[in-house]
Amino acid sequence: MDAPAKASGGYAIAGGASSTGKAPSAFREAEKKYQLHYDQELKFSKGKLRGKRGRLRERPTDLSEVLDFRSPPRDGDVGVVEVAMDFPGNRRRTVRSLARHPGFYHVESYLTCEECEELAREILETHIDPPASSNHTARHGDRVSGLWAAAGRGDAYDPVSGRDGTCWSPLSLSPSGSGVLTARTLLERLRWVSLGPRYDWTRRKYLRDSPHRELPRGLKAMADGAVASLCAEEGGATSSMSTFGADAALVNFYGAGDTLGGHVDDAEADLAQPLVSLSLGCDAVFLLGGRTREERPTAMLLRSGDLVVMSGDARRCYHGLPRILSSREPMKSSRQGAQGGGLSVEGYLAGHRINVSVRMVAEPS
Ligand SMILES: O=C(O)CCC(=O)C(=O)O
Ligand SMILES: [Fe+2]
Repeated sequence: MDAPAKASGGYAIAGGASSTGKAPSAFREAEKKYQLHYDQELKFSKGKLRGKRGRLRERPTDLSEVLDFRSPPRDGDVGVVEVAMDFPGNRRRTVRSLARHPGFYHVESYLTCEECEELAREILETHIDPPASSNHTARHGDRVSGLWAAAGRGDAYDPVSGRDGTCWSPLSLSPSGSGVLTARTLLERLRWVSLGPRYDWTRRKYLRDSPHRELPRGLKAMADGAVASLCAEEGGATSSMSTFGADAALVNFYGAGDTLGGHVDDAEADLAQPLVSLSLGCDAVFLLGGRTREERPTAMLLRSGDLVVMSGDARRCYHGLPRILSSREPMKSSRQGAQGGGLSVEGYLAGHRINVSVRMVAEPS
């Protein structure tokens, strides 16, 4: 998998229109269709184009072909099958599978709004910190601890004399000027956190012997429980999911304009084991394709609390996230991020999406 791409950062979205002159793949075409684009307004005066550049305007996106499981299924070749199922904790939920994508399941509102906020709070207040690894610990080391609290206090990044062994100092103690890196900015730039064995993005493998934060028990219970229920529905012991035991998760953080390029998760030891993916915060357009980028993907809407399971054939298929549907403009939100002001989990979720994708990294015993 490629690291998620930050709208304002230096990552490139994977699978881009090739420099080899080949036509872009069907997956790439779909990514381009749903990505956030800006058009520069041109300024004319007396019929002449003036040099001064106008405002950037968000280009409208046609979402009419995005599958929304809450509306009656659109016609097409996707083949939505709907069943009501019981999950642990007295959860009776609607599960959709798609004839076009065997092994894919969508569980609508698996978590309630309150549960989403509670989980997001745990993630932001605790799970993102060392010994978990993140894009920040990879770059700045394990002193990047207590990021959420530091962002709430309005602290500045101070790797030399930060308080209590961390890299945070009150902003008032930092040299003034525009070059100060704040905890708010780092929170805005948080992209991924690895729970359970660390995922090495460069070598594309899990580092079993490095220090890490164990997969939190609540996340393990949620993923194991959801998979056990789907497995029973599929026929119990004969299902490919019957030996699943979650032991790791990648948590991705998206602001408006951020994307995750098309990829197949293939670093896990046993690809017969499913991926369990939970969405928190902003709605998003998710693309599920086939075994190659040439197959046209299905675009679907994922909302906060929705759970997706990719098992069987779908486990080996391309997928990605070209669009977060946030009402906040990315440029505005990163500027707000650098300025201070109120910080709440509810507010964070209103402008961001968190995805927790729980998996089994070990070989089944
Ligand atoms: O954000 C998502 O919904 C997808 C995440 C994903 O594909 C991954 O973490 O491997
Ligand atoms: Fe993935």
